[in-house]
Amino acid sequence: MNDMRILERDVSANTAKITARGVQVYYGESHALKDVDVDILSGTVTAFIGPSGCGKSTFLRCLNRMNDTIAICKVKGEIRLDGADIYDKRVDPVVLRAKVGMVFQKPNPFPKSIYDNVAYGPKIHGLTRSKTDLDEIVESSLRKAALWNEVKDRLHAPGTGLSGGQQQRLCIARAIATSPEVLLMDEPCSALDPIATAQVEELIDELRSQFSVVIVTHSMQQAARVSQRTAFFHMGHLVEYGETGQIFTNPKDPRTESYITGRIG
Ligand SMILES: Nc1ncnc2c1ncn2[C@@H]1O[C@H](COP(=O)(O)OP(=O)(O)OP(=O)(O)O)[C@@H](O)[C@H]1O
Repeated sequence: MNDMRILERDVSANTAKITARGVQVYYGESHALKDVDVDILSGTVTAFIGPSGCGKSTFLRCLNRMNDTIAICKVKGEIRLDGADIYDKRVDPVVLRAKVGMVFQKPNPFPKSIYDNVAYGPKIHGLTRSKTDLDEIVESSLRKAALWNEVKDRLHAPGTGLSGGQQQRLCIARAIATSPEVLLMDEPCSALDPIATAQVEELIDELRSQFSVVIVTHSMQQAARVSQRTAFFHMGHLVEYGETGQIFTNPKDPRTESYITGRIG
């Protein structure tokens, strides 16, 4: 792990943005997540790591109710955003997902122009009163996603015509256009080359000043580079959660140690 630049920034003063207690997830009869308790801090990048099938993406999807879209999936327990139960019957999942945005593994821009990809969310959520407002949101979201300079002269070209790395930054711009409070990223760099990966990682670090970011990653180097907190999942259990430097240099649980030293995975 010598090549990893472990960020030792103090995030201990940050407050809990999301609290999860006793979260269980079932796909039909299969018990995929077992009794997960975690506090996701504000202003912090939290990495979810662990071997394939351990439940990282399942738990990530619990945080903005994306699992609601899977018919056989049942979520039990409690997840609160700023103290409010996100599974309360009165919560509209579409509104929740504007507050807790998501970026997926494969860049998935809509078959629309670059401008319309970013404008879509603010339009459907009625966040703008005029075309000028919308133009401003599109520009500022593309700037925050570090894409503005590359696309400002072709905003009406199709989003699908961009390179993979640009498409992923477009998806990040689209997710942040609704001013979310939390950004969930499910292996956002897995389809990107090293240069695009570095750009997205740099962006993640900048974004955490405005959002809590939660990232699922298979790359321990990436977790160490971008996150301040790391959660290690194994066979549906959240085995260990703590400050990233501690998890990678001084894990408490032998399963975490085996994973980070490459003995399980
Ligand atoms: N839509 C689904 N229907 C049924 N079972 C599912 C579904 N999605 C995930 N699972 C199961 O839930 C468990 C956890 O899967 P999940 O995708 O959350 O793991 P993961 O840690 O994100 O894996 P990976 O790193 O391979 O993406 C696995 O056993 C998986 O087969």
